[in-house]
Parts: sequence; C-alpha cells; structure tokens
Amino acid sequence: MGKFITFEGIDGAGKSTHIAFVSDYIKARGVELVSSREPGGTPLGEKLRDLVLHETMHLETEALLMFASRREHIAQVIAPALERGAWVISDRFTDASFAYQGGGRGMSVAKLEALEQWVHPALQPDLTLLFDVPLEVARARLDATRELDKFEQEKADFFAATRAEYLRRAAQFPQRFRVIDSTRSIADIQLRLAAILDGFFDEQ
Ligand SMILES: Nc1ncnc2c1ncn2[C@@H]1O[C@H](COP(=O)(O)OP(=O)(O)OP(=O)(O)O)[C@@H](O)[C@H]1O
Ligand SMILES: Cc1cn([C@H]2C[C@H](O)[C@@H](COP(=O)(O)O)O2)c(=O)[nH]c1=O
Repeated sequence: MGKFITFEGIDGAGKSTHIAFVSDYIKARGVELVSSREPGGTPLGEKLRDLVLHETMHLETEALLMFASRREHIAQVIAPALERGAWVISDRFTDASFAYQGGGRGMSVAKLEALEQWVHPALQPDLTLLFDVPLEVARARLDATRELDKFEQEKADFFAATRAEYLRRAAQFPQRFRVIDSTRSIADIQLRLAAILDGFFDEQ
C-alpha cells in the first residue's frame, strides 16, 4: 500500500503554495506520486466543485456534495493509487468537512462522522499537514491575490470557528497531524516540511 498525505488549513493559509515542494521532495525518494485536490480530483468532482464553490445551498446539501465528490475521488483516484503502491497527496480531505461544514457552518459532528463512516470507513490519511495562520494573515494574502469564491467571502467568525475546529482535530489525532506555523517565510516552512517528511520516511 502507498501512503496518503493531506494538506489542510483555512483559505489563504498557504497550503497550495507548498504542494509542489512536497511533491518534489517525495518524488526525489523514487516514489510514484499522485497529486490531487478536494472538492474535485475527478471530472465529476470538478463539476461538483464548481457548484459548491459558487452556488448558495443548504448546509447539508453542501456537506453531501463534498462527500459525493470524495466518494468519486476515492473510487477513481485515491484507492487505485494506494493499492498499486503509489503515494497520494490531496489538497484537502475529510478534515475540511469537519472544519468548514462542522466548525464554520455548525453541522453536527455526529452527522459528519456518519458520512465519514459511510464514504471511507477504512481510509484515513497517514499524514495531515495543517497550515495554521491567524485570520488576518490569511485574509490579507487572499485579498492581495484573487477574486474570492463563496467560502473565501465568509466573515471572520466563520474562519475563527473553522480554524478552531482544525486545531481541535489536530489535538484529537496527534499521530497523523503536524501543525505548521504558516506565518513563517516560505523558506522556513520548507525547512519544517523537509524535517517532517524525513521523519515520516524514517517511520516507514
Ligand atoms: N509563508 C508565506 N508567506 C507569505 N506569503 C505566502 C506564504 N504562503 C503563501 N503565501 C501567499 O499567500 C497566497 C495564498 O496562498 P495559497 O494559495 O497557497 O493559500 P491556500 O491555503 O492554498 O488557499 P486556498 O485554500 O484558498 O486555495 C499566495 O499568494 C501565496 O503566494
Ligand atoms: C474538501 C472541502 C473543501 N471545502 C472548502 C474549503 C475551501 O474554501 C474550498 C476549496 O477551495 P481550495 O482553495 O481549493 O482549498 O472548499 C469545504 O468546505 N469542505 C470540504 O470538505
């Protein structure tokens, strides 16, 4: 079996910035790597992504679409790659549903756990890199760079609750989470990522 690594953090935390670095670092060890994202990662998932990022909808519809995209992603991309021994990086996975639909929007943890149990009862990331920044830093980075989608337009309270839920999960699952202080420079963060990945390779 391959290894499954996920990237998490509030919008603008900087996770996407580091995906190429982590991909190259892993590939340099001679490992086959598949890099993907959620929502999305398959043709159907990308259509669902477009809907959830731009249409207003009921909270539970939003959560169900996230898990529908995930079901397809697991079936088409993640499970086949892991089964053939490849490593998979996903820009977000189920921790994002707990953080955004749970923490941010207030959906119950019990409902999210039921969806998790339904969609991937036996699959969890081997390593989750949580890029953590104060809201103001994330907001300033987003404002400087792009047109904001539905989630990125949410207010500070939403992101405070989302960030808090991410940190709560990191404390709940310390064996797989590594929290990265994403206020540091990109170069400093790369040093920290290299140390985390070296440790992860040593454990294999
Ligand atoms: N450590 C950093 N220091 C300064 N700027 C950064 C840092 N990390 C990322 N940035 C900048 O912040 C912006 C947002 O970064 P990025 O797109 O990686 O965030 P993200 O967490 O993936 O956001 P989203 O989840 O919304 O896609 C980019 O312009 C990026 O260059
Ligand atoms: C998987 C997943 C994602 N989201 C939200 C989080 C982000 O705002 C967007 C994805 O955009 P990104 O810039 O590519 O990170 O979707 C969510 O609310 N719930 C989820 O399960």
